[in-house]
Amino acid sequence: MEINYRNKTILAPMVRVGTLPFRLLAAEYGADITYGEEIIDHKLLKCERHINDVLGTVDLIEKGTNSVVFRTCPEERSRVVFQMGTSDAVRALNAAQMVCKDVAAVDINMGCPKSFSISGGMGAALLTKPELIHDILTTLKRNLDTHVTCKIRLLKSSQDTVELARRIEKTGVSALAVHGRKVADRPRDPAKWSEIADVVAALSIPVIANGDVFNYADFERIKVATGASSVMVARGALWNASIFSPKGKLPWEDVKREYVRKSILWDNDIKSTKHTLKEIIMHYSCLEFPEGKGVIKSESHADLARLYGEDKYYEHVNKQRFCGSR
Ligand SMILES: Cc1cc2nc3c(=O)[nH]c(=O)nc-3n(C[C@H](O)[C@H](O)[C@H](O)COP(=O)(O)O)c2cc1C
Repeated sequence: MEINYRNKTILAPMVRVGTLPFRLLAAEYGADITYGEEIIDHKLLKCERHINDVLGTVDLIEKGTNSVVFRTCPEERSRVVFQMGTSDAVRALNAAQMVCKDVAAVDINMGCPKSFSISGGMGAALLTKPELIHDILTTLKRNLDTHVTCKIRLLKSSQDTVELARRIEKTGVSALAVHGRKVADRPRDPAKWSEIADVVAALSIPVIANGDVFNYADFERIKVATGASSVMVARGALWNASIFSPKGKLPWEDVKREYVRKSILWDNDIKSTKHTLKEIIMHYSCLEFPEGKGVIKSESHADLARLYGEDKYYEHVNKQRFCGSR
C-alpha cells in the first residue's frame, strides 16, 4: 500500500505508549502517519500471528503466553509504521516478514541510547556501523514489498551526520527520520534543528524532522527552520495527542478520557494504558493526587473505567463483544 512521506504530521515511536489505541487517537486528531513502539526482532520471532475476530484486529502474540506484542487493525493499515530494533540483517528480515503485510512501512530504530539497546548492538549502536546499516536496510528493501525507513540521531558533527544520511539514502529507503539530538544529549537539551537542516539540504528523499515540537505552530516553525516537509512528534503528542489538530489543542482531560475509552475498546495491555496515563498526569499534575493514586492502584480496565466514570461505556463495550461485534 502506498504511503507518501511528504508534508506529513507523524506520531513518533514511543515505547509502552504507541500501542493501537494511542495511534488511533493521534490519527483521529490529525496525525497522517503513526509509528508503533519499538519492538525487538528477537521478541517478534517468538510470536504467532492471530486474527482476533472479536476485536477485528491482527495480533502478534508471544507463543505460549497471552501477551500481545503488537496489535493492529485494517483501519490503520495505510498509515501505521512498525518500528523494529535489530542488529542483524537476516534476523530483521525474518521478523519483518511476520508483520509487513499488516503495516504501511517497517522502520529500523537507529537512535535509542538506552543501555539495553546499545549492549545488544541495536539502536544508537548502529550509528557507528554504516556497513551493518547498509546490510540491514538493503536486505529489507530487496526482500520486502513494503516501505522501509529508519530513524537516526545526530552524530558528533553535522558533516558526519550528512555522510551517514547519504549512505542511508543510497540503500533505497523511502524516508529518513532525524531526531535532532546526539546520543549523549538529554531530552531537556534543545533539539538542533539547524543540523537537521544540513541533512535535508543534502538528500533528495523525504527527511522527517523530529525534536521539540510542542504546539501546532511548531510544525510550521520546524519546517521553516529545517526545510523538511514532514514532522514527527513524541512528547508533545504523549502529553496531548490533539497537538495534531489544526483547530488547536483540546483540554488534556478530554484527550485523556478519550484515550481511556479507546484503551477499553481495543482491549489494550493494561500496563501500557497505565504507563501512558501516568506520563500524562505527571506532566500536568502529580501522581500523589487521588487520580494518580487511583491509576497506580488500578489492576484492570474495569478499575480505570470506574476511576474515570466510564463504567457504562465499559459495560457497553463488553456487551457488544459478547454479542459478537466489537
Ligand atoms: C516515552 C518515550 C518513548 C520513546 N520510545 C521510542 C522508541 O520506541 N523508538 C524510537 O525511535 N524513539 C523513541 N523515543 C524517542 C522519540 O521518538 C523522539 O525521537 C524523541 O522523544 C524526540 O522527540 P520529541 O522532542 O518530540 O519528544 C521515545 C520517546 C519517549 C518520550
